[in-house]
Amino acid sequence: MQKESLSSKKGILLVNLGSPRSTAVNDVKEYLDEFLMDERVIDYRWIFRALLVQGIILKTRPAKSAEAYKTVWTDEGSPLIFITERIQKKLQKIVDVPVEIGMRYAQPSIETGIQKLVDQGVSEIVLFPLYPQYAMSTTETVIEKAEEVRKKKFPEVKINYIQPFYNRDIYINCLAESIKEKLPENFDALQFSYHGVPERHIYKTDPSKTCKIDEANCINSQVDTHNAYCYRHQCYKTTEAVIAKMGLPKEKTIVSFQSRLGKDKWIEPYTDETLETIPKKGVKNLAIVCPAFVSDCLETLEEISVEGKEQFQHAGGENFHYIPCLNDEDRWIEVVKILCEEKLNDFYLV
Ligand SMILES: C=CC1=C(C)c2cc3[nH]c(cc4nc(cc5[nH]c(cc1n2)c(C)c5CCC(=O)O)C(CCC(=O)O)=C4C)c(C)c3C=C
Ligand SMILES: [Fe+2]
Ligand SMILES: [Fe+2]
Repeated sequence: MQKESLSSKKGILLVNLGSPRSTAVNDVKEYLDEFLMDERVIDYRWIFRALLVQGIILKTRPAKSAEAYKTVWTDEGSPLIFITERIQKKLQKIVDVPVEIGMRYAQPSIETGIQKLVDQGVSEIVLFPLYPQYAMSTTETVIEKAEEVRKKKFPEVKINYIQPFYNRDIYINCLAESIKEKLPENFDALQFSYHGVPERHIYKTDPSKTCKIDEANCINSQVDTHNAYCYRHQCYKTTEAVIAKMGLPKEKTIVSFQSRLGKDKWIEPYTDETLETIPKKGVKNLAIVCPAFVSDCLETLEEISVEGKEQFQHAGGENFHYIPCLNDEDRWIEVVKILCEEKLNDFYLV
């Protein structure tokens, strides 16, 4: 144990995706510009990304997205932001180091979060990307951004990153208990709808270059070098572990991927297509949960709870039961605390 580590002050930064400042079309446009110009989200060469994002997407999408945001916005603002703030406040009550939040896109930024910690004398930060599963567009982009900010503005600060936790027992138990508590008495199927990613992202992050995005590779295999970075694998493994914990048969569950954007092939099966076909296969009463998100947001409250419900009922489905994310549930805050404390202790091991 180094003396310096013991005397330096530690802190926690919780990082989530971020939301527009308001539902005004210009604010949504500014947010989408920063988000979609991230090379780990739309991974084309800069010139092609700029042509697609600024030349096409930003011409029409901001107005449409602003309307969607209006349906989930509350007096407290964006659900994603105020829920992350609630997690921060609850965590702050049970840990003895400062806790701040930062968003990958828009405000409060990662830089703002680090600055707030530094202003409190912190020089060693545990940064928690609030994504259970690894992807270029989740954990990787958060770490890249934080390192860029650290090197430029806070070279004296050390950051320890919490890795994806989709396979941690404490998280699986917490998610399983949370879902179990919210399940309706009668349901024909429980659907796990994860945010999608383009297939290309899975190929790009596979160090072994062996994943064929099929059942043998992503679903039935165990964690290995390729799966350490395979988002699709990690989503299936999350589901497998949760349903085993819940004692739910596999036949009663569905896995799907939502929120496609653009013309590329995204990982399948697609949530919207699934919702339109399952009623004809006898699923009339559906429960649905979105475990790629730890906090409710536009993609869960609007795309699933509102649009998804309409798609399902239009196709002949009857009862659609949306199961909220972990949000600021006490059992989840306990998990966040344990994961942060493990990394806080790592500083002593250097
Ligand atoms: C949970 C993990 C997420 C992954 C993986 C992800 C990938 C990804 N997203 C887009 C495009 C959009 N996503 C949008 C909203 C959004 N995405 C996530 C999370 C993941 N995205 C969240 C939590 C949210 C909601 C934010 C909020 O304010 O509530 C949007 C904006 C809304 C819209 O216009 O539909 C876009 C666009 C891509 C292209 C991508 C992977 C390449
Ligand atoms: Fe997204
Ligand atoms: Fe895979």
